[in-house]
Amino acid sequence: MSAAIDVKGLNKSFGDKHVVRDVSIRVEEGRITGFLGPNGAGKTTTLRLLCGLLTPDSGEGEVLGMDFRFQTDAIKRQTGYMTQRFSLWEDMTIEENLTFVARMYGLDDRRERVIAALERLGLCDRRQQLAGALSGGWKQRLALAAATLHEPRLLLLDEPTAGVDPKARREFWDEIHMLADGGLTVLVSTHYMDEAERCHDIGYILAGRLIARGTGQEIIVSSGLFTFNGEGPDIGKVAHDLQDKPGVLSASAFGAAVHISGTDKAALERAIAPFRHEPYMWNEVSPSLEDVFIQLMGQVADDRYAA
Ligand SMILES: Nc1ncnc2c1ncn2[C@@H]1O[C@H](COP(=O)(O)OP(=O)(O)OP(=O)(O)O)[C@@H](O)[C@H]1O
Repeated sequence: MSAAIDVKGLNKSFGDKHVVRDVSIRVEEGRITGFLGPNGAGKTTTLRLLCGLLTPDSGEGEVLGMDFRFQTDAIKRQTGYMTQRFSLWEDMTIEENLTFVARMYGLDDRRERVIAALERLGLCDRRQQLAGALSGGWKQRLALAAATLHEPRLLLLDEPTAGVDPKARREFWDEIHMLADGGLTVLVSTHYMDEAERCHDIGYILAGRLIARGTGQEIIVSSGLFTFNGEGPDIGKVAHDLQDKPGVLSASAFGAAVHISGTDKAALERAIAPFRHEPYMWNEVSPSLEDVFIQLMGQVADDRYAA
């Protein structure tokens, strides 16, 4: 499989703020890669560097087989980009928005393309509605239609479903998978764990560094994390008591259960020992991606990742 993105040693500073630090990333064609990381970690900046919207301070490599530093116009023409905030025209109808975008890209067969996009995304019945009157989910669908109208080879999505309800998010992701099945490469930043799980692979960015990369399962395995699940009475209080125990990286209540994680299994067992009696029940379980990301986020205190 060939790489849609193969970039090494990417750096970017804004003033004295070093926002992207030595990021090297390879993404195969047709893959959906999720970018995760805390607010301000550098996800948006990395996306913008890769598609030529920002100029890197250093770094080399190719995006869509072109030099990502010097062939930015050609890369942009083959890239779709959806920003965090709805950036189309609220006082124009859905159809007018798409027609306008088609004109901006100088596309031929404009009418056919707009109709095809309306049909594909289930927007036909709403074509005369003003974009500003749409719900969050429909706005995102329209933004996706606009970002893919010129049939890009690379699609960059910056938190595309923030504030969108679960059903609309699911439909949005079904569409993303359809597009990837057709060969489109997708990079998507998100804070949602269910969306991370829907990506083919994931990159976790912390303080500008790409500190974990791989499929969800690979990231879980390489974390070296152990997790115990406990059930019993007053689980919220148990979670609270466990939080400060040595070796406990996270302890949270999930419904009637508590989830406790750390890299030192013996320390976890010592922490839960006072609760290892009837009616409590404890099992070792596989860590979730969320457990791993919380552990990774904790590394912000580590000097290696300090800004
Ligand atoms: N044009 C800019 N000028 C100065 N600082 C900037 C600029 N763009 C981003 N930053 C800073 O760079 C850092 C990384 O921002 P970025 O938007 O890439 O993070 P992010 O991981 O996408 O965050 P979020 O999840 O909140 O969207 C932040 O501290 C931000 O304030």
